[in-house]
Amino acid sequence: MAERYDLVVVGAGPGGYVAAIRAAQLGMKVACVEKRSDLGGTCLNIGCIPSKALLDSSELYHLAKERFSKHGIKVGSLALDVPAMLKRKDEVVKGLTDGVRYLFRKNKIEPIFGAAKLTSPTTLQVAKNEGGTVDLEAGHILLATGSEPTPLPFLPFDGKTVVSSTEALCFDKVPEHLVVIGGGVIGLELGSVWKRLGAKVTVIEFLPRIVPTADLEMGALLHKSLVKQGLEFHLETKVTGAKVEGAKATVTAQTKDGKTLSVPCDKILVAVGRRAYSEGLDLAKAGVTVDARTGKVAVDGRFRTNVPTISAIGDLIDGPMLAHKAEDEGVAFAEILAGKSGHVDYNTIPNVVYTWPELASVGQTEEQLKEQGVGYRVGKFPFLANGRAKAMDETEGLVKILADAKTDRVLGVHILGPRASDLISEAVTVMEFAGSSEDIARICHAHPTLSEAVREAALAVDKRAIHS
Ligand SMILES: Cc1cc2nc3c(=O)[nH]c(=O)nc-3n(C[C@H](O)[C@H](O)[C@H](O)COP(=O)(O)OP(=O)(O)OC[C@H]3O[C@@H](n4cnc5c(N)ncnc54)[C@H](O)[C@@H]3O)c2cc1C
Ligand SMILES: NC(=O)c1ccc[n+]([C@@H]2O[C@H](COP(=O)([O-])OP(=O)(O)OC[C@H]3O[C@@H](n4cnc5c(N)ncnc54)[C@H](O)[C@@H]3O)[C@@H](O)[C@H]2O)c1
Repeated sequence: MAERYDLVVVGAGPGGYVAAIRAAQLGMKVACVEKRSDLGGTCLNIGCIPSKALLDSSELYHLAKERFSKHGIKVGSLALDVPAMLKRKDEVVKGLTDGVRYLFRKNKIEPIFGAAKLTSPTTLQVAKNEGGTVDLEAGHILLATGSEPTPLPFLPFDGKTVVSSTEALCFDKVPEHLVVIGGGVIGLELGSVWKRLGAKVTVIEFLPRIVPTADLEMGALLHKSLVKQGLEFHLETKVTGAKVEGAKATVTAQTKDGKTLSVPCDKILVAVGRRAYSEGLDLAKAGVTVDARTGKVAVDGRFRTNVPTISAIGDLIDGPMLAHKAEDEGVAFAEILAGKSGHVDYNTIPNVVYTWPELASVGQTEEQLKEQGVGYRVGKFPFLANGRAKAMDETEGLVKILADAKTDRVLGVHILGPRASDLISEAVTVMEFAGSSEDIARICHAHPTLSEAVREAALAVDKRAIHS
């Protein structure tokens, strides 16, 4: 007989595991099926966490090599131990994935390790990793199976020379020349890691700009900074093919003026986006409709698919493919299922590119406001004029605030600078409370902190910044 649960979650990424925990907190009997051997999904195992561990390690190496001397610190001869760096990254990942196991135990959630497929709108079969199958029956099923890297049709991943982010998090030595196809967030973050560790890095981007969805001015500033750091860019350039011979490869591409570019390298990171993942779920068996082009599962405002007993969240559905978006959807879904009023405010989901300087943003870009014909005022403040940034020797970048011309309501905030990822939270909070730039300007900010640059940018909206 099939074991019966109030909720069966498929996928233990930040969407699935958070939904499972919230549902258990609300009194439901919950199982979570995961086909990896660890919990935490893409984010904890091969995404957010290992990439940030390597970004932090490589930044420390870069600081020791290039910047410590300015602070009066001499380090003698500096050496890089890539295996030790990878081991630390793996330990960080293990600590966090084990942490999710602990949270499951604490909340009495049953983890089931294996691949799930739907057998009806309320039943599933799991092919267990340890062998054999188990049948499950659920009052409700939540699909949180995430996404996978998109390959280029003419350049399939081989896992060695032509790789996705998963393998680029594990190179056992620094590549001589890493070609990155795609100047989006993965390309820039992992390109930065290997550049800082000594690789030559060439980014080939199809569009005329990197990070295409970012505020144009801020994206251009990040581009300039990365060029200064030694990354090479070919924009408006279309990769047409690659020849792989053993551990060497040559990427060919066509520039916008029709010239052929030929780039010899030893690794090719294809980072041209991710696509929703529902392979093997047998969605058709339960009657769940999928968008044939995007692979995404369509849901209503309450995360329900076209089948009332089946819901979906995270990378598998529409919206930004971000861990915190998936988590918030997980909580909202569980609360709605429990009869509460769960809600996600899609206008205030922050977005961060963890390069150095970091690029963080929330809300509208200047280009979006222009396109919508919304009147706005801009306030900017450079980190060069911020005391703490000077003390840190981290003066690159600026804070840019866009406020409604009539009401002063904050419509968008974009920060390029040190720890922009942490600074953006203040902007998210103010926007969540429908606050104005004057609200930010009136809040007392500790001195000396980087956050004072946010206040000064808010003052600058009204042309009354104090320190610039
Ligand atoms: C290199 C990289 C860096 C990233 N960095 C960030 C970052 O810094 N910040 C950020 O917000 N986002 C980041 N992301 C994106 C983030 O990882 C995703 O948005 C997030 O993981 C989506 O969560 P999810 O729960 O929807 O799916 P996932 O995390 O993808 O989890 C889905 C899980 O479902 C499992 N699964 C799939 N099918 C089945 C099945 N049939 N049966 C059982 N289990 C199944 C999979 O094994 C997987 O573990 C990064 C992504 C990558 C690749
Ligand atoms: N810090 C973070 O939050 C973080 C980090 C990593 C990944 N992610 C998530 O993972 C997703 C996937 O990341 P990604 O970097 O692969 O995608 P992306 O959408 O961020 O960037 C892809 C880039 O590739 C370019 N491109 C597309 N086709 C191309 C081609 N044929 N040739 C050259 N360039 C091409 C696009 O114009 C774009 O600039 C992101 O959308 C994001 O949601 C988030």
